Amino acid sequence: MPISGLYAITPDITDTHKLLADSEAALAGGARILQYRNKRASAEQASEQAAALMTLCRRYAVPLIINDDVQLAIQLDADGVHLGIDDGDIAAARAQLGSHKIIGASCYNNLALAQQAAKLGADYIAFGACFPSSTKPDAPRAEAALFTAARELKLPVVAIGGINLENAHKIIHAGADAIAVIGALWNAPDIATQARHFNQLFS
Ligand SMILES: Cc1ncc(COP(=O)(O)OP(=O)(O)O)c(N)n1
Ligand SMILES: Cc1ncsc1CCOP(=O)(O)O
Ligand SMILES: [Mg+2]
Repeated sequence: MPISGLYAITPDITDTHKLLADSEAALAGGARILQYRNKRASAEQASEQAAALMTLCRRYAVPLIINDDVQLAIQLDADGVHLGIDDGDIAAARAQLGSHKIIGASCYNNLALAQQAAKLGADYIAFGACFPSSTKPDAPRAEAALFTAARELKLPVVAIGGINLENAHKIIHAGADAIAVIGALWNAPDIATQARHFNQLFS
């Protein structure tokens, strides 16, 4: 199952050199999945940054997931896409991407949404924010018990939102297969070491 361990999500970086250097550090530290998420990039910059990350991820044999944008994922032959409730239909994305690509679905704090996403063919579901997130302060809060309840879906479950080295164990213990991290990974003084520490929580 490719969706487990540390799921690194890129921050809104304009400097592509820094994005690549920091992403390489995260991959060298053992991040198991990388998501390209840049809410501030133009379409042109997003295409250029995601293409560069594709080359990097191929070198590390790590899947690259594109946030929000099915067309960009198709254009790059990326490994998959992550869709929130306003990012388009899961079934339509599946029809466009084919059966071999990964589709992740945000389910916030809502088990019914996760059941529906599973029926529509999502490959993993994500709940969060698990803890207060400075990246997305208005994200709804998901309780740890949701991760235990979601085991019934028999799909990998990703936790997101405010996760750091101190609180991650609570959510992993509750049943999360992977933890998606932005701030506590990319703001660390040594990203590779930080990634290693996150991954060690799963062993
Ligand atoms: C792994 C993962 N989980 C949740 C999200 C959030 O998606 P969404 O709700 O669409 O919000 P934005 O990321 O688009 O702001 C995610 N990107 N990845
Ligand atoms: C995209 C997203 N969705 C819910 S919380 C969040 C932000 C996660 O970033 P951080 O790990 O910095 O809290
Ligand atoms: Mg989205």
